[in-house]
Amino acid sequence: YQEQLSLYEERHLRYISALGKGNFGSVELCRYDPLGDNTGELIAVKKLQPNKQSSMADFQREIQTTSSLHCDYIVKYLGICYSMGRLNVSLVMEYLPNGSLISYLEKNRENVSCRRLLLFASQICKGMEYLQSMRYVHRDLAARNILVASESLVKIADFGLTKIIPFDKDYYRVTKPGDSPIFWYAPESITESKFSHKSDVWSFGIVLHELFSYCEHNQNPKKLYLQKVGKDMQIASISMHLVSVLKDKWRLPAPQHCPQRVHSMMLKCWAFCPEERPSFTNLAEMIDTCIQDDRE
Ligand SMILES: CC(C)(Nc1nc(-c2c[nH]c3ncc(Cl)cc23)ncc1F)C(=O)NCC(F)(F)F
Repeated sequence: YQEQLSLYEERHLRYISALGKGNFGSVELCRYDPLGDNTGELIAVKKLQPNKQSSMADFQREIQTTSSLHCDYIVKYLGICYSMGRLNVSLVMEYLPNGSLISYLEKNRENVSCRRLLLFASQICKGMEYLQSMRYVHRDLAARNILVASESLVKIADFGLTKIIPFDKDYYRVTKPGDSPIFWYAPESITESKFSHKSDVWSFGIVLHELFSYCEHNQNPKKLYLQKVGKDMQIASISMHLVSVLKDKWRLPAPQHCPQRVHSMMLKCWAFCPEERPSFTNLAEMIDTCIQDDRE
């Protein structure tokens, strides 16, 4: 059904600051202030940044995707804002003041317990379970694309690379792999540009590693992989070398102080063969069991 697109009038938008650059655009913090008295709500406004990779069609698809998602663990779509007549359109989303998971964990490391990390992992898992139920593959699941709503709630965001699995297949093949975050990619995504719910599960395993490393920059996946495969190569051979070490069963080491049962969950997500990886439903159960055990 066509989502009721709530319209934000550009003349009531007050620019406050730049939040960052996403896959296809830049996102700004604005206040929507129709009364003009600074009592309006803070919102995140994503504008299309036309470049070689992105196009209006991609952005329209991102708007369509984001507006179709209704889940507590996914950043809320609020509406759209036309500017320049109706030439330009912006995507309006809720603004989460605690920012991305990376900055939050770096800042609040000492008072985020293992149980809290497991709660965040469980919420991301449930958000991905919902996404799967809508036949979407995220394709860019990473801590940088998780937002912190509160000290006990995180949400998945940035659906710029999200694709719908065709009805007659269980994977999506990408034609033009842009600047791919290969260190979050499953092997089949690197070698065959194939993306599925199971490749999202691989990326979820990387997110688990980021969570239990508290997104520490010198423990980040890219750094750890580059140490293993060496840095003195052009990108093409790095990805082939990465796939070969993965084929030889090498995996990211457990982060410091990471419970064994969490590392074993990561290893399950990193099964070379997609079919052997757990589903997000299985993972949510495993994580909730870990949370229960932690209570005993
Ligand atoms: C490109 C952008 C802007 N980057 C950032 N957003 C926010 C940020 C902070 N609060 C936010 N509330 C809503 C939104 Cl869409 C973004 C933010 N904070 C820091 C960022 F680098 C973003 O979209 N990142 C993906 C996300 F973090 F959202 F998953």
